[in-house]
Amino acid sequence: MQFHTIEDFKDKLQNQKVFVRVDTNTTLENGEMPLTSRIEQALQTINKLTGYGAAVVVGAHNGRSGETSFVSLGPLFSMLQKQNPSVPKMICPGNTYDSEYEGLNNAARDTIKNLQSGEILVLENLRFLKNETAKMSIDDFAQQKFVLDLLDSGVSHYVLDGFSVAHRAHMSIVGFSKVPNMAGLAVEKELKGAAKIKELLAQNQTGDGRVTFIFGGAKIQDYFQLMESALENKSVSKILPGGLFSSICLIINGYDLGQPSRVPLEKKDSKGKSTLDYQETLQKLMEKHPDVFVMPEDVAYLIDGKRVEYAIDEIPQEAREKGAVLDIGEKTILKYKQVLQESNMAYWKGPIGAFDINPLFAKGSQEVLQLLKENKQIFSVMGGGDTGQMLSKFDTLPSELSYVSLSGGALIQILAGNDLPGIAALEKSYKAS
Ligand SMILES: Nc1ncnc2c1ncn2[C@@H]1O[C@H](COP(=O)(O)OP(=O)(O)OP(=O)(O)O)[C@@H](O)[C@H]1O
Ligand SMILES: O=C(O)[C@H](O)COP(=O)(O)O
Repeated sequence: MQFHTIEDFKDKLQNQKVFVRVDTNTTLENGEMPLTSRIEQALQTINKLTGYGAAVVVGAHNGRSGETSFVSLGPLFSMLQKQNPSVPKMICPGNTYDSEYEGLNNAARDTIKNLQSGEILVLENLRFLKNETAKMSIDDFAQQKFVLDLLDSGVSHYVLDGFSVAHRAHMSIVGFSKVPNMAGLAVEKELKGAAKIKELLAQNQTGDGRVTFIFGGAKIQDYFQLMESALENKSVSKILPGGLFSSICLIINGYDLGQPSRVPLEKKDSKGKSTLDYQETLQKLMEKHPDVFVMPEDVAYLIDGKRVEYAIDEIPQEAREKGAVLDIGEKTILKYKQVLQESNMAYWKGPIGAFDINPLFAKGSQEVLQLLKENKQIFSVMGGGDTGQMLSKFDTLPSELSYVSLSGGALIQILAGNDLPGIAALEKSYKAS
């Protein structure tokens, strides 16, 4: 994998205008944008660029059209500004786009033209643009008004910093083929982390290691590509289900958890698919690899504001009707911990229980996290956009684990052996230089 880094261009960036695509995408907390590790990471790359004398235009997105997180980036700008009081001038001219949302408006164009070394302009949410997420070839993206407007305003270099969005072939990720592309600090760091994880997955294939995946949270669709490839090439030994993934595994094994537990499984995502839609695919994988999937033995229900645990074959009808499964139970926690003690690597994505709905359901995640913090023989990896917030809720520093990735889907895809469009664009630019 060969691409340019910012260091390669450090002597050429003085007074140059650089467009940097960061990924600060986050779930809002009570309607507000929290200060996240992704924002702190993006700031490091921005500071490096201004440190080399560049004028920096920052592009980011938040949410997807139709979601509550699909908001203006004014709050991001305020946070960057607050975190970076030494910046001589940081500008956020409100909406930076034209009335058709195809390119920049006059104010934004003029601001970029006049942007001086060390100054920073933060663009509005890139996904407000009509063609940011359109299905288009790389060459067509390079002709879009937004890209041309930036180049006409003097942007001479492009930096991809948002590794966590590099799996999307979007305009701001792959559309800047006309100028030199560089990897930002987040891309460099995450690729190193991914390479270490891949090394450990390869050791599992040869029987020299023992890799465990812990898959929790609500977005189970993210797991399939990696599960399929890792099960096929034997790079995973055990899969510990948590979150909605554990509920669907139990349903596949014939357990009736009750209607309230099925409600989140029936909820459709932005592609119109629910967790239950993956039942058949998952069932096939579980039947083919029964020794890999470790089944929960007990579950924790939320009933009348309390945490009540039941063995999976002893769930009373009343609990099924009145409550919902929000965590794994004590026996399962012990079982999972035993599996982890025998592992040399654990890759964990998504909380095991719904700790954010009710702190009583933090137990599964908290105990697994504690073990990973204590047992330094296990190379412990956590990934996901909201992982940073989960860790801070559990008073854990990223340094207490072996590697904390800021990426969810992008890391999964790279571990599944897929090329990421954003990284491919960096490589193409390197070859062309
Ligand atoms: N047993 C459960 N039942 C219902 N919801 C659950 C359960 N366990 C976890 N959750 C919910 O899963 C959500 C987090 O899942 P998600 O897939 O978004 O995780 P993530 O790793 O933060 O993902 P990403 O970083 O890709 O956004 C939380 O809102 C939590 O309440
Ligand atoms: O948060 C993320 O995982 C990235 O920003 C990608 O977001 P997306 O899944 O909405 O494309």
